[in-house]
Amino acid sequence: MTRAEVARHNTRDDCWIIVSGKVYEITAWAPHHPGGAGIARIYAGKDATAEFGDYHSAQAVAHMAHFCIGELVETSEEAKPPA
Ligand code: HEM
Repeated sequence: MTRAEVARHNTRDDCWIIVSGKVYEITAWAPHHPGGAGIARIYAGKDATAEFGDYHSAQAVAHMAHFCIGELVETSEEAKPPA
């Protein structure tokens, strides 16, 4: 999946996030997030790698594996600055 594809899942009812090159579908679980339900609103469709790394335990990382739906593919098209 590409960043553009993930970016389409950017609502509370359809929420994907990217952390460290992997894509997570957290729609159903986001309201139960110990760090707050707000993550769905703030990070839906986005890359939260930097923020995620600041807070989480090994246990949180293990839990997260349940939500992984695929790997991010970086395309050269998206790496280019917008025309
Ligand atoms: C699938 C993704 C995520 C999972 C499975 C997850 C899981 C967890 C868990 C289990 C905790 C409790 C503390 C711990 O065990 O480390 C936690 C805390 C926290 N999470 Fe997440 N998290 C996810 C994504 C995010 C994202 C994207 C952010 C964005 C900033 C975030 C921000 C926080 C914060 C701020 C806390 C600390 C809350 C506190 O100490 O009161 N989390 N998360």
